[in-house]
Amino acid sequence: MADIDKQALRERQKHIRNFSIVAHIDHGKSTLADRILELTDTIAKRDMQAQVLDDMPLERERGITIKLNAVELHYTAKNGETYIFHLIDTPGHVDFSYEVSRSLAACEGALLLVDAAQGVEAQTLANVYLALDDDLEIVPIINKVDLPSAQPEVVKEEIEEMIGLDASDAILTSAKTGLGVPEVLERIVSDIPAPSGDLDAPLKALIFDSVYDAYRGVVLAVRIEDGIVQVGDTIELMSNQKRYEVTEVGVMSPKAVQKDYLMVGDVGYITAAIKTIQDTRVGDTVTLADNPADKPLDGFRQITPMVYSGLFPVDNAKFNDLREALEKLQLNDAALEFEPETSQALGFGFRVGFLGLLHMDVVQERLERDFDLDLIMTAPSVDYQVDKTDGTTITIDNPAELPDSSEVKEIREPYVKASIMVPNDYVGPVMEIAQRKRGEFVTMDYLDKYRVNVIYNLPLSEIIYDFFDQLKSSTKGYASLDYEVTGYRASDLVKMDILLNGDPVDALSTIVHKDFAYDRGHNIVAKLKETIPRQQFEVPIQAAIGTKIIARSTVKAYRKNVLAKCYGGDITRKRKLLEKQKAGKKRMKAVGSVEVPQEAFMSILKMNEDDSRGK
Ligand SMILES: Nc1nc2c(ncn2[C@@H]2O[C@H](COP(=O)(O)OP(=O)(O)OP(=O)(O)O)[C@@H](O)[C@H]2O)c(=O)[nH]1
Repeated sequence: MADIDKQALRERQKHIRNFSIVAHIDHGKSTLADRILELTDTIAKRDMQAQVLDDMPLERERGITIKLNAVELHYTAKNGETYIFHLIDTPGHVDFSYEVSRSLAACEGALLLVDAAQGVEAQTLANVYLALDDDLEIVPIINKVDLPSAQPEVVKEEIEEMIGLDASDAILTSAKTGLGVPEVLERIVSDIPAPSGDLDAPLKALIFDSVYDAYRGVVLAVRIEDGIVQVGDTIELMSNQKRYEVTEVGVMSPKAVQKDYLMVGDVGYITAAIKTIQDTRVGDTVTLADNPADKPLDGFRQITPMVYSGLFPVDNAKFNDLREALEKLQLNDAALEFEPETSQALGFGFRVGFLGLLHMDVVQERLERDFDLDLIMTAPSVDYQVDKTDGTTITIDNPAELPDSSEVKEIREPYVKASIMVPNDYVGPVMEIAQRKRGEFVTMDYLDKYRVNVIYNLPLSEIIYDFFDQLKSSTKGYASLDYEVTGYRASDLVKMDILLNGDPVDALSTIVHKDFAYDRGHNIVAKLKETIPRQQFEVPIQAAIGTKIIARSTVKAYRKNVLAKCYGGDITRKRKLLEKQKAGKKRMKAVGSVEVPQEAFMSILKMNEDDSRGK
């Protein structure tokens, strides 16, 4: 380190600003980021393809950012000095709230961007609360002031009332025309503090993201909290003590630019021939093997799957393709877990663990779109601990595996501590939903005049169904939800089987609370009746607990043969009809003698409020 001028580095540290943009979808985050990149000459106008920060096509479509990204920009301020900005992007959904919290932990400030016509919306609040928790300096910006429907003054009041933030000096911008953006840059310099870490302390770097690269291995996105790291150093990941030699360090600007070192306050990347992303957990601390930090950074949480679902190829011959596709996705997704599963009804497939329902949707969509697989996915489940009468305890994440009730002594399900933050007008509806979902009220804190944090203990299985949707719809979208598994509790749970044509279909089994079994049984049977098309014969649908049938319905047989109409007639029409039928069957799976469409396996998720209410 002798050749490094420490005084110059300390001077440099004072000129670093690390921030992210907190905004609701569509309020203009990517457009503003683009303007900032343009104004700082990070990217020439003519090179601007689409927006740079979201580089996955799926993200554009879903309107969320799944993988994190950080760019370094250089800005010469009006005071004549040049500053180093690191703009860190954050994903925007409850499944990824831990990743968001780690990205925000890498920043000293956040730009709060609110659409001048739409005002403050739910997801904005969730992330603003995370930012406030991390003590970030927040710079309010009201965007899209060029719109005729813009009401910046009203939005200012909203920011003050709903977030409790002084918005009198909010910057008015149009990311579209560029109006106000120069002021944003100046305010980043003046309002957001420089990073405060210690250059001379042992290395402490926060991993806030990681991606797999076929040539370089895992690329760690890091924020250096203390010290310095250079090529050739041996780093240690503090959660698992794994050691690696650093092969490259650098920053994204927006393409990767190699550097000699990363120092305190820097946000950049490290590569060290790390083979699996599973070793590099977000929130972990990187230190130096020969001069380690005495303790890791706060806030590390080992993230594990919470929701499990069976994934089966419609065409059984595609099993190996599905395995390869999952392996590829896993390279870049530390939270994805899977193992082979066999279902009597659906054949060979995989039991896959996800962070939550959105994560599940994203994985399913990638498999279908990027890997061209047709899949049947079973209803999501949590994992259960089962004490058997023979004294053993097993963990199951698949309802079909629950032993016969005569062998079961106790079933425990995961419980979460859920924090629901809402403007105080909505506390009533929130409590009503939580209560209905077997919630146990813990406490309620007024965060300030306008915001309440309501805390409930809730069974995770109730959350993964439609809790979030219900919460959103009954609070006009303003509620934010964060949850953490706190442990397992014994509950009065039973397995509900579904029989089609008299045969139980393992992939449709669910575990339900006894009080809800009857209603859910009726509901699922009704939903199945709607989704299963008529066949050549009558199909009875039954819901059963053990040998007891609790609900039943019947899909009637076809009245007419589709082809009957074209009897002796036009052969092209006949072929067209057959082709149409074939396409419709694409996502059907023959279960015994019954053709079952994909939606049927998700019927349990389609409960409406009243159906899931215990009577
Ligand atoms: N009129 C007007 N439109 C804007 C402005 N800023 C962004 N937009 C438009 O608003 C839409 C959403 O902008 P984005 O920048 O993609 O929003 P985002 O917040 O990044 O959205 P996601 O990437 O989907 O999260 C786009 O059609 C933009 O062109 C603005 O200042 N004025």
